[in-house]
Amino acid sequence: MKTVIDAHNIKKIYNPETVPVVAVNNVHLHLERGEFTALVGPSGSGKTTLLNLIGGLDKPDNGSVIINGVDITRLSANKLIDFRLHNIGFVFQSFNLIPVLSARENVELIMQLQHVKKAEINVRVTSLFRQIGLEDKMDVRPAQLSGGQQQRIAVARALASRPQFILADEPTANLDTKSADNLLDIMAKLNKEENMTFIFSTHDQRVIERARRVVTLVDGQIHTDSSPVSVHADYPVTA
Ligand SMILES: Nc1ncnc2c1ncn2[C@@H]1O[C@H](COP(=O)(O)OP(=O)(O)OP(=O)(O)O)[C@@H](O)[C@H]1O
Repeated sequence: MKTVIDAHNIKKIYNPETVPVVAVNNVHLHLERGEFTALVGPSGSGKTTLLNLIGGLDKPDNGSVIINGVDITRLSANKLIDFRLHNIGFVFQSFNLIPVLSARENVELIMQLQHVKKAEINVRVTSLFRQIGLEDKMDVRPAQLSGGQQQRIAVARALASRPQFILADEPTANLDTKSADNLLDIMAKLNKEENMTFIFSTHDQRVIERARRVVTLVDGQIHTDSSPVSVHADYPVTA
């Protein structure tokens, strides 16, 4: 097995000078390639903060985050931007597509930033839209798409960069049940068929049930790290 994420003893304190909030408290988290892991816990338990630290969107006050063998906490701001571009795919609760670009252009943009050749971009875009089942929506702008369709485009965009892993913060929070199921089907298929590694935060019990590993945070610390069955038994997940 190949280690993709190795977060070691990470800590994040907001407002250290005024009213300190310890959002993530000495967390160790290790993910192998091909994992399909849900991060759960009550509101304010530190899920978004932990994902932001793992994704290099924020820096820990202590500890290291090693992605594919690189300690990203030691990279300069510019190197970190470049590292994220090539190694980490992001999916956010609010989709974050660029409204003035078509669905296709949203997916192409990241490959253009990576200087992928035009012919290769075309091949990848066609394949990605087939994978998310939206070949007929390539030239449509985000506003003309449903939330579920927008989130599938966001998954295609995350995949387009050929990342080490995809990090999704509450990807189904703004989706109806059917769209959430559909998104999970696509993520699970990518995980199974392409061994793509996913870590996603969620409050949604049905999403939790589809994870193969569930990590529960309470007060910024890992409370349980187990299969969904034992988590159901000792931790009632609430929205
Ligand atoms: N920018 C910030 N400045 C100060 N405190 C913050 C900031 N962001 C988060 N916090 C605090 O850090 C703690 C963890 O927040 P975080 O958003 O990581 O939790 P969460 O588990 O993702 O919550 P939710 O499920 O509601 O999204 C909370 O106490 C929160 O109030």
